Amino acid sequence: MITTVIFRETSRIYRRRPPFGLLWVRSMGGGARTFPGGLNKWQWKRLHEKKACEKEKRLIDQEKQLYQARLRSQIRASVSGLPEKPEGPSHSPISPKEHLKALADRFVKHGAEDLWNDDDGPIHSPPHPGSNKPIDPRNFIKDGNLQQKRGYCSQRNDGSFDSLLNSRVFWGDLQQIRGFTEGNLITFRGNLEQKRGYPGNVRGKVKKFYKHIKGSSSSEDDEEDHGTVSSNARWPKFVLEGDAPGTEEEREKGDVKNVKRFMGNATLGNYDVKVTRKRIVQELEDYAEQEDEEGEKAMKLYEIKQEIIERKRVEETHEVIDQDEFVASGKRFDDSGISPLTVKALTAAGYAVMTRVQEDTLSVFLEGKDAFIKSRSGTGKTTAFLLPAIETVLKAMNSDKAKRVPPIYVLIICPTRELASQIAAEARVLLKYHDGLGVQMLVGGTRFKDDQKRLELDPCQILVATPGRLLDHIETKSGLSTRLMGLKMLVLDEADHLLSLGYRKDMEKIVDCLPRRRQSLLFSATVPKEVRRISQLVLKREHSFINTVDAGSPDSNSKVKQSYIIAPHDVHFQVVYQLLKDHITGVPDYKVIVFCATGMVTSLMYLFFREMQLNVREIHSRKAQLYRTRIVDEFKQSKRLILISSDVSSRGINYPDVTLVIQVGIPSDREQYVHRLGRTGREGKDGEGILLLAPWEEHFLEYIRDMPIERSSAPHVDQHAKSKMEDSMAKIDTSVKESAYHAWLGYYNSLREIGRDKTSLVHWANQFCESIGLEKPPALFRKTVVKMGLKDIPGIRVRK
Ligand SMILES: Nc1ncnc2c1ncn2[C@@H]1O[C@H](COP(=O)(O)OP(=O)(O)OP(=O)(O)O)[C@@H](O)[C@H]1O
Repeated sequence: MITTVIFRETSRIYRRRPPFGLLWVRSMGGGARTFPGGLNKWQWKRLHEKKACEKEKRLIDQEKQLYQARLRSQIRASVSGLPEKPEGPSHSPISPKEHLKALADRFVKHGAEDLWNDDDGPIHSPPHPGSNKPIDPRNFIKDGNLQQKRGYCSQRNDGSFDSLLNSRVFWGDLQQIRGFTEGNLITFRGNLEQKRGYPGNVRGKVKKFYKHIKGSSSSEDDEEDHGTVSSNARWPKFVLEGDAPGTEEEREKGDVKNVKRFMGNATLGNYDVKVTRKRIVQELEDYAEQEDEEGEKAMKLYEIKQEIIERKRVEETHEVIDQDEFVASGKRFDDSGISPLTVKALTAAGYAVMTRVQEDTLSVFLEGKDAFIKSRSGTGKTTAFLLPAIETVLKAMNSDKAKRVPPIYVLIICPTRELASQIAAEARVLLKYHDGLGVQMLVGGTRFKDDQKRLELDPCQILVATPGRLLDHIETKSGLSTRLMGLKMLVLDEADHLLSLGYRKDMEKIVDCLPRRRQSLLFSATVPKEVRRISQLVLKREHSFINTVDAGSPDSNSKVKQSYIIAPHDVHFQVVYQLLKDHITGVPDYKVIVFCATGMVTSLMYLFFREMQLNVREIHSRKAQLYRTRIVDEFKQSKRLILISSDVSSRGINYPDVTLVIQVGIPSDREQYVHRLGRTGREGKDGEGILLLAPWEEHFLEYIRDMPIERSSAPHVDQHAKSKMEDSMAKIDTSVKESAYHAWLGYYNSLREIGRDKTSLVHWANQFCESIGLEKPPALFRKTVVKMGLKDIPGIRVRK
């Protein structure tokens, strides 16, 4: 046992070069299992933290119930005339919850105006002529000519029910008394006028309405619809009370039971569901009829009661409506147990409720487990991993304060520079109110020395990096490796891509240099099987796999309309041009991304559309980093713009409100298709995706057959546009076209299905040449020809 411990410690210290005579033993991770259930120290700690959280929530619920019970007893006390229980002053420090309670008490005692928040809308309707008291609905029934009494008809002053229904004051009062929302009122009114068969104009409808609730429906009466309604007609009580018809006397006595519902839930929320009214409300209303101070007090209590019911109803409705993936359960950030400073930053950024992936990630984080999390594009994965990242830093800083050089507690790795800078920017937003916490970025395209300086001058706790540059820093022993020894959390964004062949070696080296006692979270919108298998490279064996995409549903967003077009290769540029033209005409605030196979093809297409006078920008890896950053920022902020892009924009980049994504040619794999498509339809919005293929690329559809994608026909291109396009293409420099040809050939050669059949590949490449106006295919270097396996293929010209 002791030997194992020594070896484990030694292996950590001398992981790279063990001293002579010492056996190199690979640490297996996990601490001594000294806690019940085989849990290690951290798991045990997290388990208790989770329990504490649940307990706190329970207590808050209990407190809420207590408060409501107290409010009810106060109402009862006021109604029965008994004095309220005297309360002695308290001198102990007040907790936030007690403070809230005290505010609520003030609300009860001193009235609504004292505490009402303007954002909640007006608590009182505008004053009625001749009265500054809150409206009492019963006066409507008792006095008969209620409109005049309440001044509802002041606008038209004719005292008719037409005026009543058209009176904004009346609807305002109805809203105030019943707690109806604006939407409910509109539907309520709509029901009155349409669903119940009332004519569009208001004349006579009240009479018919009254008949309806009385149960009388004689055709004779119906014919009276168009007569003028006398001002003595009575407004039925149950319209205001949301329940019981029956006779007037029965209602007065309050013993109407089996009530016929005259409107649906959609109209009245839950107000028409209750059949028997609670006695307390009835008593309160009766009490409120008194036109004295007591009556007014009772009316206020009644309003509070309605307010509580309304808020409860809003909460319930919220749960039912928000069932989609973007906002799943409606759980609020301030209920989630994260740092209040982070909540403050989230609120400032306009986030109130969590998305599904955010909620799920927080729960695995609290369990202390490693996890692979799959969630569709645009569902808020970035915030999902930044929240636990910040919590991790806060905890770690509390536990080890005395470090001279602050360790990096959280390392976030992502595949592209643009994505890294987007993550760092979002982290800065969430860290806005956390003094002393910082985030830094390590990406290619900047000077290595500058990175080092930045890291020294502005030590951070969260580091966002791309694999290549991170490895450079680790290998040059720039001091970063030492800082990484304190790492508590590793996050891989676009994990499937980072674990794919292109990055695998780098990732293995990086992970080897990180401490094994850490929490690792992997995120992606797509998780192919082979990637899940090799994810153990990063994750502990007992990790969770969280999939927020429901089983059987496609990885793409259901709100994105997908279609594909099969068109001959030589007309692809023309088809894209026509698609863009059509889209621009139909969508005034268009924002389009056109994805091309390679950087050089992207560049060629950009030049072509620029010649065609479209408002275009280009982005690909051949551009300088500064230029790329500028274009990303511009496209994020603009509308009415087209971005011609290589795959540097295909993953993770959040361009808001993209209306259309066009993919020209076959994507490298199914995942690439899904990620490119994911640039539109983000944050639960709609979008459109078009895939343009040549006939020989059609086999790709097999990989996405589970997606809701439909065939569409190529748009018609008129002769005038065609000749204009030929002219534009002719203006582009031949060297650009030749480079595009080389890049095109390289890309398609790398695709398994196409690269196998070299003869066809060369044939299609020559077609591509024709379509971009090259008279003959440019010659290739012998080395390239051999490397691509194109030797002895007819149509290949080799450079001498
Ligand atoms: N809780 C939230 N409430 C409102 N908006 C949110 C919330 N969380 C994230 N967003 C917004 O949703 C958008 C998409 O978020 P994000 O870029 O993190 O998506 P993603 O899942 O990482 O997408 P991709 O798979 O493409 O990387 C962003 O504009 C972000 O500001």
